[in-house]
Amino acid sequence: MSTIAAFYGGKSILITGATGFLGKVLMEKLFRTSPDLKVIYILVRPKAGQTLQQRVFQILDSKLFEKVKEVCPNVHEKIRAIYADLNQNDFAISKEDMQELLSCTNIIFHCAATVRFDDTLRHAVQLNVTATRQLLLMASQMPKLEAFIHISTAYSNCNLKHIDEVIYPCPVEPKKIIDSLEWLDDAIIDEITPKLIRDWPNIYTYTKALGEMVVQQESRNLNIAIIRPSIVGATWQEPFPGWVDNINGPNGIIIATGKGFLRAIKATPMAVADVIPVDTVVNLMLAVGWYTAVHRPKSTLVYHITSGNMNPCNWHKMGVQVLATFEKIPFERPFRRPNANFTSNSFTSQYWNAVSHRAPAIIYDCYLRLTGRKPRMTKLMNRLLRTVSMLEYFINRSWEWSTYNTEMLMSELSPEDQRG
Ligand SMILES: CCCCCCCCCCCCCCCCCCCC(=O)SCCNC(=O)CCNC(=O)[C@H](O)C(C)(C)COP(=O)(O)OP(=O)(O)OC[C@H]1O[C@@H](n2cnc3c(N)ncnc32)[C@H](O)[C@@H]1OP(=O)(O)O
Ligand SMILES: NC(=O)C1=CN([C@@H]2O[C@H](COP(=O)(O)OP(=O)(O)OC[C@H]3O[C@@H](n4cnc5c(N)ncnc54)[C@H](OP(=O)(O)O)[C@@H]3O)[C@@H](O)[C@H]2O)C=CC1
Repeated sequence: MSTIAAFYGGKSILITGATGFLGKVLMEKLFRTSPDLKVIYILVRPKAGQTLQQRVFQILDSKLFEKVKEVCPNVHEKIRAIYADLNQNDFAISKEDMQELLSCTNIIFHCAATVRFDDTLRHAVQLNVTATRQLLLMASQMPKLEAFIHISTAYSNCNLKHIDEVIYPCPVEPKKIIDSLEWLDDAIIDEITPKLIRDWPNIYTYTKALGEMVVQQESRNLNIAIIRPSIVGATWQEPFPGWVDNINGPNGIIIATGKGFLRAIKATPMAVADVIPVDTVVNLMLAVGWYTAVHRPKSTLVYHITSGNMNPCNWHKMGVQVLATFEKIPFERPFRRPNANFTSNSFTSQYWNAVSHRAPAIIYDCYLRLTGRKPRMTKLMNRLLRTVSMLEYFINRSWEWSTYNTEMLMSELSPEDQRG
């Protein structure tokens, strides 16, 4: 067993966001490589009519956890779903559950967040800032806590071209924003948001930056690390290649391309496509948890997990690969044959949006009406184009992220752990 896997043996681990994309892969890796861990506490809320238990069973019964069942047959006994809603200031956790969390937790992985680019400032601050603050307060009351690992994003300071592994100050103190949101009404918040977020492209990246400042300000005597992944894509190797369960980031765009909905996207073809496989991110998270607990660095270290300076790719190459893949393995019943291009300027992009996206959608909806069916293509196309417009900021720029801390950590690992 590797040093890192052995470290998690017997540990009580708290994961927030365990029902999310990153959280599921983290849980799977822990159960598969450290089956003798004591317990994984997950903060879960009921969703889409499912109870906590139903959500947990659905996750454990999924293809992602097939290997876990072989090496950890009693996985159901080692996972403890605790009702929590991070929208509530005290997470609405029961007294008994809170007592157990405070007295038993050894490691915290804080993955929960709202990752929506179009969330309201109030909701994003509640989840990405206030909830982080609340969790840090809980952590400061955990006598057995060895490490608190906060998951941020490599884009939390995307208003800078070169980003170091440091926590950058935000223009406004998080506490001031939290206090203001308590009495400002939504209309005023909507009005001041563009001025507040300044040169951040959206509320998501802005509130992730605020969350990092809160980690720095409220770290007390905690042993904390921050991890900043870039664009997290499907699994590369573990537990099997190509697993993804959402339409965020590139996933939705790739699907839309494969279905023939998307024919043109405004991007800078040679800009760095900094996509990192989710299993690679999770490997670093576990390594950081181990290093932080065992070596106890004197300050909060920030780790970038990005591909740009280790294995650079660009959007042109990614586009070629995506189209080649759909040539080999096409979707069933695509809307059109996949054939997409990057456009470089706004006028061309608007032209192709009209000619290749909106017009065909309108024609197809007329056909649906004529054949007695409900029109749906125009609505879908509008949603897709809105999504693309929100992602354009990130595919028309490149960033440089220093990775000194991540490289330092890699050098501390055994050869087995370096292989992940
Ligand atoms: C020329 C060849 C091209 C080939 C392709 C090349 C690749 C191009 C790649 C593009 C690059 C993208 C760069 C991303 C950069 C991200 C940088 C930051 C990274 C991070 O730190 S976090 C990343 C995660 N966040 C995001 O990606 C954005 C999150 N998404 C959003 O904010 C919203 O989706 C968005 C964009 C505002 C659109 O919202 P909306 O229109 O409301 O759509 P919904 O998201 O609500 O969903 C629509 C529809 O889909 C269903 N849905 C939503 N989520 C899921 C899911 N996880 N699984 C399955 N289904 C989902 C949802 O229920 C909706 O259906 P309804 O029936 O309910 O309407
Ligand atoms: N995906 C990416 O490309 C990247 C992600 N990250 C960061 O990684 C982390 C995880 O992201 P990802 O897994 O993609 O996000 P997901 O949206 O897949 O998961 C978000 C998680 O947070 C939970 N959550 C949200 N709101 C609440 C709430 N009110 N109460 C309790 N739980 C809640 C969700 O629970 P529920 O299932 O109930 O909604 C879910 O488990 C985030 O911090 C994100 O910023 C960083 C860089 C890139």
